[in-house]
Amino acid sequence: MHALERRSPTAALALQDGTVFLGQGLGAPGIHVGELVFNTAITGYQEILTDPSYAGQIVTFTFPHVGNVGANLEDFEAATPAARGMVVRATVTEPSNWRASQPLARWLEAHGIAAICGVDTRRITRILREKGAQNAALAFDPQGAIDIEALKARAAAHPSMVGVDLVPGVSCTQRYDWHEGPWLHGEGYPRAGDSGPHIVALDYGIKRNILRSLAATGCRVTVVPATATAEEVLALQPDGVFLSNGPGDPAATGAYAVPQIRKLVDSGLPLFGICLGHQMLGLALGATTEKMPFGHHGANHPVKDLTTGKVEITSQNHGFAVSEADLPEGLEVTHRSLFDGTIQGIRLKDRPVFSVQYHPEASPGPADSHYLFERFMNLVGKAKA
Ligand SMILES: NC(=O)CC[C@H](N)C(=O)O
Repeated sequence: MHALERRSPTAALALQDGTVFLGQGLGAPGIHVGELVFNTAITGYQEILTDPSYAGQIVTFTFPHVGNVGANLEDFEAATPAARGMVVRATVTEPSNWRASQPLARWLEAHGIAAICGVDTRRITRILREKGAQNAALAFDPQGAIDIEALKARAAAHPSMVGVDLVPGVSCTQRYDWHEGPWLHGEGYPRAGDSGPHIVALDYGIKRNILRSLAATGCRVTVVPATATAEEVLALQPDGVFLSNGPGDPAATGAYAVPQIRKLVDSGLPLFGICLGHQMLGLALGATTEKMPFGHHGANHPVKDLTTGKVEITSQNHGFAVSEADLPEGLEVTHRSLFDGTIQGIRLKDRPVFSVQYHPEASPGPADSHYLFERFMNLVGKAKA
């Protein structure tokens, strides 16, 4: 068979603006609707698909060859993948990697995710960049029976991400302790987090590599549900509190979490937030958040630490941001994106409280920003002394 021979499509992707892409489907048959985003990372698709912050979203990878290393039993950022779909350029091949436990197609199917391949991902990315966030409906039918008009209608009718709280679907429901450090070649995930200061992490959809990075700095980590009150957190006698990443609109989640975060700030304990945790900390301090045109999703975004003048290459995944308008007195902007100047980090001038919009735990991404976990532990150490 000639490599360029056209096969009849088994999948379609309809955008809210009416654009339709036809390709080959894999994974779970059916119709999957969500907000379409593009991610520029070259590696780490399994970590991306299992990052709970992608709940309610379909991810287009701008890197053309995705899926070639299959799926493995280790690269999970949460037990269940949260993303609804995946869009890739090249046909997904059989896996070629010593860690692979199954082909990506079977892994996607087992987790109820659909993918479409063989589509022009550069064109999709240009549409998202020019028109901003788009909802999309992805249909996969192995027989190719897809009603395109109905699919377009599904995409057009899907509600915007603004005002949507997706945290209850991904947060843990019970408290647990974390005892795993970052992955080591030949060892996997070593045991960690048995001693040291006690950190309580609020789980709004926490990535495992954040917990591993915290444990690796030499602290004990207890994870509590997103609905935990400040009183419940303080009863665990933490030396520091961590606010996690997570999906959806921070202003919607803020309805229950922000007042609790405000009380935790007032307790005087060291506080560190990442991504959604950063946005909600901003809200708790009196700032506002807003939807970005198409957000930041990738593993190569330059950010400047204004406190040291250093530039770090960061991992990013967000569609909302702390707004420039109405920044309260006492809040200092510590980091900015060198792509668009948006706020990437804040701190309180008079308290051990800070947060970043990006992902120092990477997974996937560069390790430039790991120093932030040390910065947090230094604050915890000082507060204890
Ligand atoms: N990674 C995250 O925590 C994302 C935060 C938020 N859901 C956003 O899209 O901006």
